[in-house]
Amino acid sequence: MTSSPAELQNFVAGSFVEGTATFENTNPVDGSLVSLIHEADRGIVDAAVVGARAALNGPWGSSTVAERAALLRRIADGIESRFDEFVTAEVADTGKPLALAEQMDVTRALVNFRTFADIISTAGTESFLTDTAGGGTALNYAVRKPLGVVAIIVPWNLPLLLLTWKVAPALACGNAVVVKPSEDTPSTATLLAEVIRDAGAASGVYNVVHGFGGNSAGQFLTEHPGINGVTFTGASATGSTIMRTVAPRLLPVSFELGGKNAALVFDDCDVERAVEGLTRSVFTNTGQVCLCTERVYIQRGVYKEVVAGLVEKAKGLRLGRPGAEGTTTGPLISDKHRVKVQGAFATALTEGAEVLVGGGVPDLGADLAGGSWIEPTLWAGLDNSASVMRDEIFGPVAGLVPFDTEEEGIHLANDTDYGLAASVWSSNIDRAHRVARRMEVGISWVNTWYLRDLRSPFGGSGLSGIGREGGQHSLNFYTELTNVCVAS
Ligand SMILES: O=C(O)C(=O)/C=C/C=C/O
Repeated sequence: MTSSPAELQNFVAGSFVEGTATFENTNPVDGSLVSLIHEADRGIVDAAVVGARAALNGPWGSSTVAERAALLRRIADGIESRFDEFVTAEVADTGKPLALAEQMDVTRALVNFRTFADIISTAGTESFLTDTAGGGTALNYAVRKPLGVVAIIVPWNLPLLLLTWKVAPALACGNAVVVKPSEDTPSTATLLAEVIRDAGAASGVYNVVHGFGGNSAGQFLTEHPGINGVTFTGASATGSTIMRTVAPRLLPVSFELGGKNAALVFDDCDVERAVEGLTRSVFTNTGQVCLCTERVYIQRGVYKEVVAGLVEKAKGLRLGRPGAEGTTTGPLISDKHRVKVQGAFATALTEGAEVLVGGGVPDLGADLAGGSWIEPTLWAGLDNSASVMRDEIFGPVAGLVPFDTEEEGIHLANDTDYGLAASVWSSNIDRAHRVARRMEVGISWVNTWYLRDLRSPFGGSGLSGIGREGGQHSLNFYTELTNVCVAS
């Protein structure tokens, strides 16, 4: 007798509510059923937005900075006290290695809330004394007010990390939020509702509506006249759709979208350090991080050595169950996504790719045959004219390309419609600064990858998005500023 699968409901104005239909949430490790998810229809989305507005019109709307910072700290403590539950939920939805979920996803959720509790507690704004005619002065000072009801739409690759990266500053600034998690990863956003409720947040401060994009909760939420802004992380095309939807209302949007991130490896780099860092940047989370590297440009003097090192590292990755000993790499998020990645694998061959490692679906035995597994893959023989070197694949794959001069390398790296992240590998500090600054991206790493200071600006340009979040940049998005001018 198999137990009936868990059911995850929407969280609206402080209560869990059933949906009008349910959809299946499956585990991409083996295709097993994780839970049934209650889909929010337009009415439930409306109730969530109305509930959020009611919170703003209640005590939450007049909460103090200290009260909000204390709430964020209680939420962080709540996540910490249920740490293993969050890890288990995230791993069930994504299939990612246990260690990754522990060290990256859930740990960053704690850090996100604690960081923005600190930031909001010490945030100030600007003021100016203005000399006026007749010898008077005027005082100008800015005050921050919450944006209002913020729609938060987050993807399936780093579900809790990205959700809390937005919820923490939004609540810190006194907003109320309606969250639409990915249909592929609904669990941790739902668990977070319990933690936020138990931390004492007023009903309606945090709401969760489950569903899909078009003609489902995502569309109903962005169309809703009661929202005051949208923050979204995900595919660039979806960002365009959201922008068109909210354009008539001129809503502020903060978009962290796709990428086709490059790495530039110079002759004077520390090869061992570069190979280790590039392995992480290409294969972390099975390449399903918007910041992952899919284009590696290597100066000719170290090309053979770096390629050999990366191929060896790729062959050393261990695909397997999240908790299995030695697992380094999980599956892709779904069969649907795997079909897309396999399509890129096939296209690459028609564009002249030489497969150095991988290129197919691994045989991991019968019990994993139902999973969305793909081989970590490296290509040579491509140039920037290849579509697989221009379009985001979002899988464990990169093209390795030699270059000769610094200028050529910079040109190759910047030859893209995206602009999210880059990494520069060189032991020459002058070259490192010079080249890193010329990367046309939102974040440019030198001799490292995905090292994050949450006070720094984070986001991308071009097809990679609009705006920056992080530190004061988050406060700037999640608040409206009023400048008060007082004449003496
Ligand atoms: O590290 C972060 O704050 C962040 O936003 C990462 C985004 C990754 C997207 O795939």
